[in-house]
Amino acid sequence: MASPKKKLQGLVAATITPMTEHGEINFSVIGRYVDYLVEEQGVKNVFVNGTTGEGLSLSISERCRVAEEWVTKGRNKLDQIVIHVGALSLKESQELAQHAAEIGADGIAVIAPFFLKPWNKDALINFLKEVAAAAPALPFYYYHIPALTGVKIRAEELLDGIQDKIPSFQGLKFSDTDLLDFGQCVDQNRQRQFAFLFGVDEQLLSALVMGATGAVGSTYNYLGKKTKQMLEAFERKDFSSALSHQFCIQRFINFVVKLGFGVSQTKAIMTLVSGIPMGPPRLPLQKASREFTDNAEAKLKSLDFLSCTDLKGGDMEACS
Ligand SMILES: CC(=O)N[C@@H]([C@@H](O)[C@H](O)[C@H](O)CO)[C@@H](O)CC(=O)C(=O)O
Repeated sequence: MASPKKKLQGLVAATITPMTEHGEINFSVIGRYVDYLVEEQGVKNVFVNGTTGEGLSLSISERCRVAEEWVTKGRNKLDQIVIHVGALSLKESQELAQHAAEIGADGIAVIAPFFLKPWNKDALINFLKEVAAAAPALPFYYYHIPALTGVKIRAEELLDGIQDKIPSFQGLKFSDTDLLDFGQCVDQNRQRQFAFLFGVDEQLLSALVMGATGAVGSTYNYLGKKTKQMLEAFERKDFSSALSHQFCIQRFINFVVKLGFGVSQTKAIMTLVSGIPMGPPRLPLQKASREFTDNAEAKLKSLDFLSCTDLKGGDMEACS
């Protein structure tokens, strides 16, 4: 059975894949990106080639090279590097899983295949099992994101008896707003040492109450420090402060969601906040508009998420 050096917990940044203006991967900034996450955001775990990383829009060889770069640049700096190896083809998924093991990644995660879909639990488990078996020594995480995959098999149902089929199973990355399903995953697996990683950043506090052991998300790239304050307040049972932090984060996410928020916009915000060029997304996604970036910048400044010298006190929103 796979045994991680330590349970994956706390914040995990769903990494962006930096690209040049010509749509090629910009490997040259990944080292800087690692340092930024660790030093400026206090985030030491990453989830590579997932939704935010446009993993499914990359070729297999690009996915391998991105994974290698994160493992190389993250060595002795990051705690855990989990590689998303989900694909529509079982063979490709297995190839990516084997590659992740060969380069020394700390874990692999897999989404449900979403074109020819598994229609029941057994079909999905059979697929996941075959992928996990290609890297049996690596901790395995199921990445539940039904809004994007269209595979609506409840995570609670999937987890029932999963370790009998997949001995390396270590946890769940739950990117859905169904807190009944999430809560039951935790409640029914209390005896097991699974990691329960929540993936809806704007609702993380509710998931912590339900027993989340950590979180994977796009906003931890640039709001990691702020979100850690919420985790710390929750840890010391200062629920009023934890709620203030969550509301503050929600104000930003609510604002950008209304403007239209996704991977392209995440790239634009991260470029703005970190100063590291993340570039445009790959087609079919479209680059975020200048108008979006200007509005997001003003909001970040007003919430004091971005250092600024040009805002007067009256323009700032109270956000403790
Ligand atoms: C649909 C989506 O992209 N969800 C994000 C969230 O972090 C999301 O951006 C955030 O909660 C804002 O809505 C993550 O769950 C995705 C993720 O972890 C990944 O990139 O693999």
